[in-house]
Amino acid sequence: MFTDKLIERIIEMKNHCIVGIDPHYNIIPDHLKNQYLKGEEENAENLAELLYVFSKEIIDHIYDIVPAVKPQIAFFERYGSSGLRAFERVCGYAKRKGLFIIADVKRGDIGSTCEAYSHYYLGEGPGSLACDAITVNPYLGRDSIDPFIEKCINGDKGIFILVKTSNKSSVDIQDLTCDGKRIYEHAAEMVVSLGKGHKGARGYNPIGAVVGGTFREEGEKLRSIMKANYFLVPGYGAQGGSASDLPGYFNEDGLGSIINSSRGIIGAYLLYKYKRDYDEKSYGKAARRAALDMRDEINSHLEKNDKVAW
Ligand SMILES: O=c1ccn([C@@H]2O[C@H](COP(=O)(O)O)[C@@H](O)[C@H]2O)c(=O)[nH]1
Repeated sequence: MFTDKLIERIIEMKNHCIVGIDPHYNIIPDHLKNQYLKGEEENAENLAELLYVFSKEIIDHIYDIVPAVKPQIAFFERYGSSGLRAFERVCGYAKRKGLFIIADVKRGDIGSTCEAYSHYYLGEGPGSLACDAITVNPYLGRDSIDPFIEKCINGDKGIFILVKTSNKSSVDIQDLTCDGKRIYEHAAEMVVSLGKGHKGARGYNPIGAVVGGTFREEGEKLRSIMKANYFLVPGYGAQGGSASDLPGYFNEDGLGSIINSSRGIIGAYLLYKYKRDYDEKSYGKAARRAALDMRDEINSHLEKNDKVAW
C-alpha cells in the first residue's frame, strides 16, 4: 500500500520532507542557460533539455536524503510538448533513483474523463507515467475521484486531495460556511469517507489531503478530523510556513504529514542564508544543504512536542 511504503521510507531516512521540482526560469543558473540555450531563449527543445538537466542535478543531490519529490507539471507544461517530455524524463529519472513521485497535477473532471487521467498518471500500462501519487481537485465531487481511488486500492497508488490550500486566497471559497461548517471541513469529511475501510499496517489509508502549512490553526483542526489520512503540506519556506507551525499537523505517532518545499530547496543557492557558501555552479550542493536544514528543523520541533516516529 502506497502510504505504508512511504512511511517506511520516511522512517528509514528520518525525514518528513519532500523536495518540489518546480524549475522556475529565474531559478535556473545562468551558466546552464548559456550552455543549453546558446542565446536562443525561445527554442523549446533546448529549454526542455535545460529543465531536465537542472532537475536531474537537484535529484542527484537529494535522492538519498528525502523520501519523495513533487514535480510540478506547470513549469514543464509551460514549454509545450517538449516541456512535457522533460517532465516525463524527470519523473523517470527520479523513480530510477528510488524516489517516490508525487506529481503535482491537481486533476479533476467528470468521472469518465478522470479515468483517462488516472490511466496516464497512476496506471502501469504502456504510455503511463506510473507516478506513485498525484494531487487531485475535489470540486467536481465524489464520482470524479473514484477512478483515482480505484488505482489506490488495486494499484498501490496514492492521492492527495486539495482540502485547504496554502495560498492567501484559499479563504475566498474554501473558508465559506455551508451547513455550519467551512467548505474545507466538508472536503475533509469527504476525504475521511473515501479512505474508510482501506487502512494500511501503519493505520493510514492511501487517500491523503493537501493542507497548506501557512494556516496553522486550520491545519491543526484538520488533523483532528482526518486522523487516518496523510497530509501533503506545501507552503514551507518561500510562502512563509515554518517548522514551529507544523507539529500540530502530525499525529501522536509522529507521522501523518510530508512537508514540501520547492523554491526554498532548488533555489537555495540564491538565498542569503546559503549565498556565502555556494555559487550558482554548486546549486545542487546548496539544495542538499537546504534540504538537510529543513529536515533538522522539522525534526527538532517534532521532538520538542514528543512526536517522534523512530
Ligand atoms: O496548496 C497548495 C497546493 C500546491 N502547492 C504547490 O506546492 C509548491 C510550493 O512551492 P514553493 O516554492 O515551496 O512555495 C508549488 O508547486 C505549488 O504549486 C502550493 O504551494 N499550495
